[in-house]
Amino acid sequence: MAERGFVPDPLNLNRVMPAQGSTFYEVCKKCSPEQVSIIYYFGGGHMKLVLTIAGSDSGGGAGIQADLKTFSAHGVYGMSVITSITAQNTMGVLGIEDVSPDMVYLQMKAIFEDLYPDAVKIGMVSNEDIIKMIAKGLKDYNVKNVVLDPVMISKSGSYLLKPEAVEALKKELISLSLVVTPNLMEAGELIGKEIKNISDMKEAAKKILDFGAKAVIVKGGHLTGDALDVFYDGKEFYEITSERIDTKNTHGTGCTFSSAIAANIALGYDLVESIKRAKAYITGAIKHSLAIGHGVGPTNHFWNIKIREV
Ligand SMILES: Nc1ncnc2c1ncn2[C@@H]1O[C@H](COP(=O)(O)OP(=O)(O)O)[C@@H](O)[C@H]1O
Ligand SMILES: Cc1ncc(COP(=O)(O)OP(=O)(O)O)c(N)n1
Repeated sequence: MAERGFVPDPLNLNRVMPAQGSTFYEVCKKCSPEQVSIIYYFGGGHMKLVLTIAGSDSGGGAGIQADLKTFSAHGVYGMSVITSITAQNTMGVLGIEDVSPDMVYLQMKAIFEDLYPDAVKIGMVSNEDIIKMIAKGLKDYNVKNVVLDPVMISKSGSYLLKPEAVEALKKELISLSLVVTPNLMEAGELIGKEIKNISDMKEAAKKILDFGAKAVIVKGGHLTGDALDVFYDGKEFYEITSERIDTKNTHGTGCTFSSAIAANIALGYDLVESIKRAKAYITGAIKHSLAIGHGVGPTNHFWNIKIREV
């Protein structure tokens, strides 16, 4: 039975599509993460808009490419401001070329003066001048709902943020963010202390909140045991946990997680619910990750959408 305003998928896939001309748009709230869970709205004007400000990963597993795939997998309209171009694959980063700060601002202007986003994710920001320009753009256009992933070093060990720009990231961007999503190493860099366990993660979340963010989630992807992340909003700590999946193919996990948070915020979920939904999404994307390339393969952004099987 089709839900009101929806018709069965004409390709006979295990998903539901909106009836032509329907004004209803929703991502399925009843579906478990293991189910095919996206309902697409193809009518005009009601799609939520989400922007990523980040670097390009030529290999498609992280950065802008991962973010846009994640947005599509959530049924939101994705847009991008590219800060830096990386020549990158599953084995590593071959080179990095930064976009000029003026061009970063111009991309922001183009978007904010026409396609104002419902949420913004920030990833690789590379250097101090770009960081300052992004902060200016966020202030000039009064941007809210910012999810800041303070990307510093790739899994393959390349600096994606110049070490001398960490202070600028702290000073300029954290206070403009709704939530900051550091991994263990990034949280450690931000507070100047190595993070080794849950108690350190809680301490780091508190200190990063003091830099001006409204909330912080310290990701425990690089610990052992369950994949446990610590969320703090100044009032309460939440431990958000999933099973740890035994795979080497985890390229782009942080990018994908933060983009999924932004997509869920745009869809209207509150922050805690957005994080829980993003956690379910990244867990599935890792569980179904792709053994492609010769190194650390990417997560599977479309694991929850049934595509025609041939
Ligand atoms: N092997 C894994 N199994 C399950 N979840 C994981 C695994 N690795 C990372 N995660 C989860 O993926 C998200 C991204 O975390 P992490 O990999 O630490 O980020 P980053 O890519 O920034 O280093 C977090 O929710 C983390 O708990
Ligand atoms: C262009 C670009 N941006 C960010 C990253 C880091 O992404 P992350 O999700 O932390 O994944 P890993 O690099 O740790 O696999 C990147 N690599 N490239």
